[in-house]
Amino acid sequence: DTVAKEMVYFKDNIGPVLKADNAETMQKHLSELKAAAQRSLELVPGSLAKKGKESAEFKDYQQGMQQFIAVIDETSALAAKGELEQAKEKAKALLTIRNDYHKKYK
Ligand code: HEM
Repeated sequence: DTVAKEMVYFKDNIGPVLKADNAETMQKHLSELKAAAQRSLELVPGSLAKKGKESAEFKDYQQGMQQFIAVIDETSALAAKGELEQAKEKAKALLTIRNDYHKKYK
């Protein structure tokens, strides 16, 4: 398995999260996104293959992924309360995290 393969799940699920018109649909896509992020946590991106798992860069990549998972959980908690608009607002932070870490390691 590779980070690039997992990213397909990120790509397929972020849109449906951001435009969900009910909490159940949002939760379904959030949980697929979270599962992919959890698998990605232990995978080394191509750009860090030579640096390896003990490198500061890989630990920083993992920190980004943890931050991403934390925002998924916060989004999910809002959706569970039926606060769909706030949940969508929160989910926009996922794009900011993506942009930051793509700049560094993609
Ligand atoms: C909604 C969020 C995200 C989307 C839609 C997304 C999408 C993508 C896509 C389409 C690729 C190209 C895959 C390919 O080469 O075939 C990619 C690569 C990559 N993404 Fe993401 N991404 C997201 C979040 C993140 C986050 C949070 C991180 C890190 C903390 C990350 C790290 C990377 C890395 C390292 C690559 C290069 C993989 C490699 O070539 O080994 N992405 N992403």
